[in-house]
Amino acid sequence: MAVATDELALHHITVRFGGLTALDDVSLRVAPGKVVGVIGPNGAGKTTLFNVICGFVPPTEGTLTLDGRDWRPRPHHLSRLGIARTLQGVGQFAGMTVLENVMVGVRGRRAEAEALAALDRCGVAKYAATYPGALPYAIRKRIELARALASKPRVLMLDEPAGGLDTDEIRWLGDLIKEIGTTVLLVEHHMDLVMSVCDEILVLDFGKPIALGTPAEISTNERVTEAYLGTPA
Ligand SMILES: Nc1ncnc2c1ncn2[C@@H]1O[C@H](COP(=O)(O)OP(=O)(O)OP(=O)(O)O)[C@@H](O)[C@H]1O
Repeated sequence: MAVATDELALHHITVRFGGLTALDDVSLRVAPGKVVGVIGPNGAGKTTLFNVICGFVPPTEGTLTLDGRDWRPRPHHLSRLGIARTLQGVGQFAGMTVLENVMVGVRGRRAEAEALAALDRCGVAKYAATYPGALPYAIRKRIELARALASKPRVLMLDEPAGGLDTDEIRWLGDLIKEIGTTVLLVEHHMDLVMSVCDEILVLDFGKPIALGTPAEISTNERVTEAYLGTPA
């Protein structure tokens, strides 16, 4: 029987910043189409893990593979490889319209149509001709998501997409993530969202992987409870 290849995998990744170990022997295999969450207390290494995958931070030790082949990520190759990332904030160019902002990540003659379709999918097409600066934060978060979706990525990396959103917006976001059908890596503090959308969750604590499993397994894991509450479960 053929063994499915992991789309993206980290193998024993360690990152040190001087004397600080931000990631300590982290391995993760992400299968195509799965939604994989990365959680952990502040400073656990979640953003560093994203930065390793994006090529912003080179691992001190360990390797990555893409479709089973050795892979050395470079930020300027991500788009060509079909990997898109949203930012924690809303990071849009103030001097460009919403549509122009979303078109930044899309190439080809159909760029405008793809950008409009992504805005529509995120429920914000009516703001296409608006400048983003004056728009409410939740709308700008949706535009940021549309920007990432417009390039039709095969791997979508979401960095705290629920930050600053209210309950209704988070519910909308959860439905969207479940419908996307693409591989998703999700760094998020909002536990209800993580538990409701993820197939698998990696838990980091001070850079160490302390648990990896389904939401049901993670929610009953004593080491996870201890890391979050600071006391034995
Ligand atoms: N470029 C850097 N230089 C030095 N230390 C860094 C650098 N980037 C991150 N760190 C440190 O590495 C550790 C992990 O940081 P990281 O931002 O990855 O954590 P995080 O889990 O994303 O935290 P948060 O939930 O607060 O965003 C922290 O102690 C942080 O201060």
